[in-house]
Amino acid sequence: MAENNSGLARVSDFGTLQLQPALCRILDANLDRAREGLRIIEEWCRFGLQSSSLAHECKSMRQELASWHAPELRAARNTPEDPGTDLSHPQEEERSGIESLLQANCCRVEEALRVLEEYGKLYHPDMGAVFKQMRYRVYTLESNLLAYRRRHLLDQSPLYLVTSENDKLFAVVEAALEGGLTLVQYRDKNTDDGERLRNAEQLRQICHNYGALFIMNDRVDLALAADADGVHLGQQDMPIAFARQLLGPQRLIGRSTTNPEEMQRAIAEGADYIGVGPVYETPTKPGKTPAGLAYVRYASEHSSVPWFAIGGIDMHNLTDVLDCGAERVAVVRGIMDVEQPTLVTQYFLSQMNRIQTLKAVEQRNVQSHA
Ligand SMILES: Cc1ncc(COP(=O)(O)OP(=O)(O)O)c(N)n1
Ligand SMILES: Cc1nc(C(=O)O)sc1CCOP(=O)(O)O
Ligand SMILES: [Mg+2]
Repeated sequence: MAENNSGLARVSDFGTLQLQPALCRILDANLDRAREGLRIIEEWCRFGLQSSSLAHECKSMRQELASWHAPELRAARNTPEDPGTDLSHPQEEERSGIESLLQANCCRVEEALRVLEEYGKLYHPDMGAVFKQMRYRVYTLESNLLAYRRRHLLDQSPLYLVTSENDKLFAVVEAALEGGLTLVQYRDKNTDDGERLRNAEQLRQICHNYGALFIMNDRVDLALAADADGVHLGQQDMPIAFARQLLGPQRLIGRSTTNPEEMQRAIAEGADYIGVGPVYETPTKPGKTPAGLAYVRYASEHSSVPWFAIGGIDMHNLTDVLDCGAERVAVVRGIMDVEQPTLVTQYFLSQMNRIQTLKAVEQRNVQSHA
């Protein structure tokens, strides 16, 4: 605090301008606004994402803001006569999920910093540059936050729904999200691009309303156009390096693999997750030779990125796949073609959770007897 305040100069020192109460109020209000917004973001970084580096970055900016909050600025506050205290936008009253809450607060901090940058120039010779630099730090924080959140959510998703062409596409996806699903891929091979993009945008919105990730199958261009969280690429699709150039570091890239060599290559190329399959023969991918449970076992011992067993998995064979070490599965018919997608999703998730808990207990017992 002393460091910045020691350099404080009266506006009148620089020329004819007076240190007006209005200027002090603007600075006071925006220092508060920026700190409050950062605090809201920090809480999520700390308790939601459990990222000490992101939480630390928020805290460091809050402390820097506090050091500029001189007593004379606080003294200028006049809340009862401020006509802006009961102005609120309807969007402030409703947030569709964490995503929009974080985005709104990043925006709020960036706006406040921009105000501090402009009006601060009338108050202190360093203030403009300091808050400009801080605004860029917030832009970086915002994109790191999004990237971190996507990878965190991916990591926390045991079940992946890959859609099929279905008259009730939106209703089925929403029903599965109701059941706790957090990861959806839009897979559609026959619809024209315009309709596919409209479907993708609607699915992305539905997924984000539930705090779930939305991935586009095959097409990097449509993933970008629909603002998807990522893309899923098969061995015949675009190379990962090109997709990364187009999508940037924040979006997720998944890759299908059928054998150890494809797995190692996908990981080396920077895939965020991989598909492991087909585990069983499946009419959804006719003619594709199953890789079988042996490849699931291989993945459980060798994959350093999240991986999803896929192909012919349903409620009846789920435990066989989990017993071979799978912690995540992807399904098409297993959810798209059932009568009660919500219940089936809940069943998948509870079975996976139950088996993971059993495995953890077993591991703890082995460790305590070693
Ligand atoms: C999670 C997941 N794994 C594998 C695939 C298959 O992708 P690909 O080999 O490109 O085949 P298509 O799905 O495009 O027919 C997937 N989509 N998702
Ligand atoms: C889309 C897809 N990819 C596979 C792979 O092995 O890469 S298997 C598959 C289809 C999975 O469908 P279902 O759950 O209906 O069997
Ligand atoms: Mg593909």
